[in-house]
Amino acid sequence: MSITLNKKLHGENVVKKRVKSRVRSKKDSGTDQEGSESEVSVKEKFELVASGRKRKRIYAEEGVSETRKLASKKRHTQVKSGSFKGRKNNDPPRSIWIATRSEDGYKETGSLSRKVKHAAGSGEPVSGSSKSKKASRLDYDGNGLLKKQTKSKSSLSKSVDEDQSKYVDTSSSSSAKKSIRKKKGIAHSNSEVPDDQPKKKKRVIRLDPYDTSNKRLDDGITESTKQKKKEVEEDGKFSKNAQFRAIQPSPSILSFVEDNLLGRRRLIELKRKGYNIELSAPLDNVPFSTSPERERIEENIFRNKLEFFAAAKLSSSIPAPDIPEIAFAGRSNVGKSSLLNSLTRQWGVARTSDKPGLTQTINFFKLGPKLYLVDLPGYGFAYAKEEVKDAWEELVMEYVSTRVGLKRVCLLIDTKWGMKPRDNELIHLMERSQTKYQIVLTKTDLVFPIDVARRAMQIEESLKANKSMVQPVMMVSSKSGAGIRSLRTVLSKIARFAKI
Ligand SMILES: Nc1nc2c(ncn2[C@@H]2O[C@H](COP(=O)(O)OP(=O)(O)OP(=O)(O)O)[C@@H](O)[C@H]2O)c(=O)[nH]1
Ligand SMILES: [Mg+2]
Repeated sequence: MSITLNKKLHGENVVKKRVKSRVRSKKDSGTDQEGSESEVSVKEKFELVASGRKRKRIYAEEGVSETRKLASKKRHTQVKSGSFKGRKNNDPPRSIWIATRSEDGYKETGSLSRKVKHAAGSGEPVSGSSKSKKASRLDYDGNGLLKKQTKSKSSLSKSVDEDQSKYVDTSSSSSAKKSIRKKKGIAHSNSEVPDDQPKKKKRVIRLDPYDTSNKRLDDGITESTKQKKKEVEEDGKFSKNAQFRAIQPSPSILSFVEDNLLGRRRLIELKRKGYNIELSAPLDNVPFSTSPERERIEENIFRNKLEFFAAAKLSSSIPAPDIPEIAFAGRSNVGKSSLLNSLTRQWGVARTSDKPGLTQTINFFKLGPKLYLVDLPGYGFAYAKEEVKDAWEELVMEYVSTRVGLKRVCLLIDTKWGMKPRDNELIHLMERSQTKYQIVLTKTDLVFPIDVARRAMQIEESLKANKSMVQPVMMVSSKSGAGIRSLRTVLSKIARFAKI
């Protein structure tokens, strides 16, 4: 076997060398070599064709050799007759690759394709070479040579591929394709259905039949809700929220809320109204002011510097009353100290914190020669011991009910939460002691404007019988500055006319 293979390889090499030498000699001499075709036997050609890459060269060679025979015959006759003058346009080209593009060459490739198919199909003749034949016939039109060449090549490759595929297993592949298509079709048809109608996952709640807690809980809930419903129906009562939402504020309160831009507002709204939102408490500034500095306060008394004067932990340590006082009372964290700063526009003089219970002493701040602003400790929830808190409350009660120079108590109420029992206790005390007090709703920027108005209306209605209470209910926000000017106006009147 090895000997025969070696012989074959040797034969191939010999053929290659001969072809190369023939091309070289043609280039060099340019003379005709008639009968050289006989040197390459038909068998060797087929072996070369079977070897793949050499196939094309052989077609060309084959085409050239046969056309060359005709051309050489012509030239012989021309030489003999003395009319030969060299190569003409119609003569076959000397180069192999150019020869494939010639019309004659195509004629031959068409015939050769059949031979190739013989070789590719392991010797079996193939009947499906009509395409290449048609292509070769079309070549005689003389148009689009290259196009047709590719056509013939593609037809060749197609036919070879077809043959190979035939020899592999045509029946099984086609059936397999069909089955795959069928499967795909089924899958596609299946996939379309859920696309249109997305599947809804059903939540299955499995109850443990032996677990009695679920049953008891469910029974309890249903019974309690039913009971509550019955109670509400019988009594005709509404929830606190529903009652609050049912409040209809008076037109004066509504207009006050709108004029002072009270309640939660969008910054864009404040901007449109001309307020500089870059400043702290922007609504306490003059609109459309180009000055980056805070505008001067209209009330003279509040232009004074706010100075810490005294802090009293016990009633004995409270300073003697010499000038009028305005005190700020309310629950812890309601915003007493913040309001002091906001009214005077002197941030940080009275210390503030988000933790309830920061102010634990009665703090006296002097605002000019004629007025004290008094920051009281808060009551209600605070981060302090119960005994300490009781001591504050007692001190506050004593101060509010007995202080001579106290001209007004601003009772601060958080707008969101409204009045609490401790607030009412202080109100009762002030009513008894005939101390003048005014309700000031704080942190209005945290609720809707309508709720600010509702809260004001609610408090006014509930306290309208109280004699010591000064109307109207004031509404402010130390953060946005809303309502601060109005409160300043009210308080400055007290300071102006108050005498001890
Ligand atoms: N959003 C908003 N927050 C405010 C306003 N006023 C005060 N606060 C905040 O509320 C918190 C408590 O403010 P304070 O002024 O310390 O309250 P306080 O009543 O003095 O509290 P105590 O001294 O503990 O009694 C702080 O974090 C303030 O920033 C307001 O008008 N709007
Ligand atoms: Mg405080």
